Amino acid sequence: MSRNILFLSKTINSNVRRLCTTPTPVQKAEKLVLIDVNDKTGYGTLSMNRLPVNSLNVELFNALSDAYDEMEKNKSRGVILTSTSPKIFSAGLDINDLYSGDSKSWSELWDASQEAFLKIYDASFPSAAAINGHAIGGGCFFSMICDYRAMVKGYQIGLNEIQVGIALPKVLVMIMGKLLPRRHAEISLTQGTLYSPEQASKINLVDDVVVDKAEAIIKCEAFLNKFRKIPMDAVNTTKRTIRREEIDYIRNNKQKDIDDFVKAVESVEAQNTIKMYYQALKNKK
Ligand SMILES: CC/C=C\C/C=C\C/C=C\CC/C=C/CC(=O)SCCNC(=O)CCNC(=O)[C@H](O)C(C)(C)COP(=O)(O)OP(=O)(O)OC[C@H]1O[C@@H](n2cnc3c(N)ncnc32)[C@H](O)[C@@H]1OP(=O)(O)O
Repeated sequence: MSRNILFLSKTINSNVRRLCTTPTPVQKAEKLVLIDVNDKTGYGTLSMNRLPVNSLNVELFNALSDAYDEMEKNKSRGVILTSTSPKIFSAGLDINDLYSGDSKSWSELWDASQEAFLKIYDASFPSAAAINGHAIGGGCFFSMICDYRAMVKGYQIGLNEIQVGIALPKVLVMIMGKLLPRRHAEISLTQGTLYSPEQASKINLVDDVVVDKAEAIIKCEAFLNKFRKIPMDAVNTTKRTIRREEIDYIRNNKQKDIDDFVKAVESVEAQNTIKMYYQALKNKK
């Protein structure tokens, strides 16, 4: 049994239930991303709010895109990306969607993820991730595309897609390859390693390890403050030069990237692994 599945070592029985039920009106009314703008600093705190684990689906991706649009419109000076959950930043792509979808729904999922990716990665203001809990798969990736990461001790972070049977999408490989030293990127991507914050800080996956969410927010604010005396046009031009390869890849190959993702998810091997992974998650408790 893989390390990640061992990591999922309690039992859960309600994923099947989840597939068969519709959300209650209360869940429907909840905003998927809460926005709180600090009038003094001008920073917006965006809290993912798709409980229990902030698994990423079309609606959450769209809510993130909308929140970034709002920040752009209001000429935000910076964003702190975090979560309302007490112990999970984001558990990555919604496994229910990977398990029960079809090529149309997977295309829509990836399309929405590309939009959210571009909004964050190409924003005209810096983003700092206050990683207040586990950040796995897509959750880790969304913290990686911020400009800074502070992570609370006691949780795990990593791109474990390979464990779920999905070949790593190109942009994830490109960005991990740039963030981590080459050897660590290779091992991490091909083995789907999950790291403690202390391990992650040694390989550049997180910048600071903190004791709680409050300290993570303080660190994020301190990072954003560093840009206050630098003209943002100069920062953005420089940042876009650094990030151009990934941004251009998605902008110029949007449909191919969607097709690659759908192909990777719909393969018999991936579907079998997703099914096994899903069952392991379900049988945890
Ligand atoms: C251009 C590209 C741009 C952008 C791309 C962006 C994003 C995409 C990134 C990558 C794409 C490539 C493919 C990615 C695949 C994935 O991301 S697969 C998901 C990977 N994630 C995981 O493996 C995490 C699995 N979950 C866990 O390990 C644990 O649940 C966790 C440690 C998070 C929390 O543990 P614990 O606190 O004990 O809670 P439970 O395990 O009991 O979970 C609570 C309920 O939540 C359900 N759940 C957990 N994870 C997911 C999930 N990912 N999707 C859906 N549901 C999930 C779990 O079943 C429990 O449900 P229940 O209460 O029983 O109903």
